[in-house]
Amino acid sequence: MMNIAMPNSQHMSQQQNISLAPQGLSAEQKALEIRNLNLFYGGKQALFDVNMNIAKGQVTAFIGPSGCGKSTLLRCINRMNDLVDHCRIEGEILLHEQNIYHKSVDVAALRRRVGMVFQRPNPFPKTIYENVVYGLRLQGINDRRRLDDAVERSLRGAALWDEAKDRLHENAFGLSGGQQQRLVIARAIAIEPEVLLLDEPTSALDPISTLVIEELIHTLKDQFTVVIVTHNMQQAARVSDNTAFMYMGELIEYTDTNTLFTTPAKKKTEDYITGRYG
Ligand SMILES: Nc1ncnc2c1ncn2[C@@H]1O[C@H](COP(=O)(O)OP(=O)(O)OP(=O)(O)O)[C@@H](O)[C@H]1O
Repeated sequence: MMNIAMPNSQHMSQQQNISLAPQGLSAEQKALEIRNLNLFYGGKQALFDVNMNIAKGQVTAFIGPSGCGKSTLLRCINRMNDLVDHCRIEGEILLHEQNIYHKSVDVAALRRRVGMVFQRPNPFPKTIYENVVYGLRLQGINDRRRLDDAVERSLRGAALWDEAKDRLHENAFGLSGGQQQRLVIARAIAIEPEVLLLDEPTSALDPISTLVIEELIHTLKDQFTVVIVTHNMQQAARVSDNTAFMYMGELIEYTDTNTLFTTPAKKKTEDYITGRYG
């Protein structure tokens, strides 16, 4: 077997205390339920009958070979695929028991509840301060004190406060790539979403910045439900509580991270984690 770095012992014991597999969570333990989800890009089907529950206040990782549909599935959770021409979706995704694909859903409001961070840091050409308060200003919040509080809370939450507190009014492009990615996370958490989607958030970063973001992900789950797409199996093993392995648009295996990496039930999963393909 490939040597997969496992979470630390405290994290492991927390996992062993999870009495329910992700498939069997109670209503209170579930943040999201994906039901019979099929997705088509034009005539090409990219997701096949995906069913899964995503646990509240935990980190769930999507892994699998390139093109298996990880990012497509992640983008369904805040309806980013609505922006793709010829994309058609069947099935349901329930966020706290409400179908986000119901015609009455306000997509802008949904994206405030389900924030997203992309592969490449994408700060706006504004100051650090204005980046963090961007979403709050869009909501019409301009009270200085409230914004100041949100900036400190969000930058602390994104482990960037100490490095940024003396340069809040400088341009965000003066930050390093890793700092910019933490700034983007601060911008996402400033509006207090329920779910945070991270699409390969460290793939453009150096190893030290990657480690800082991985440590940050551990603390984010105290407040948010986190779903992460990663190419990196060691990263999934380090940061997540539950892991979903996908292959050619299908969800092959989904269980707690420790089990998936040590005793996978399916041969395809084992082949992938032992490096036989991918
Ligand atoms: N906008 C799009 N239009 C058409 N096909 C798409 C689009 N986006 C993705 N696809 C196709 O859907 C399939 C799944 O792609 P997706 O990007 O979700 O996979 P992935 O597992 O995230 O891959 P990677 O790890 O390489 O990012 C692929 O065959 C891809 O070519």
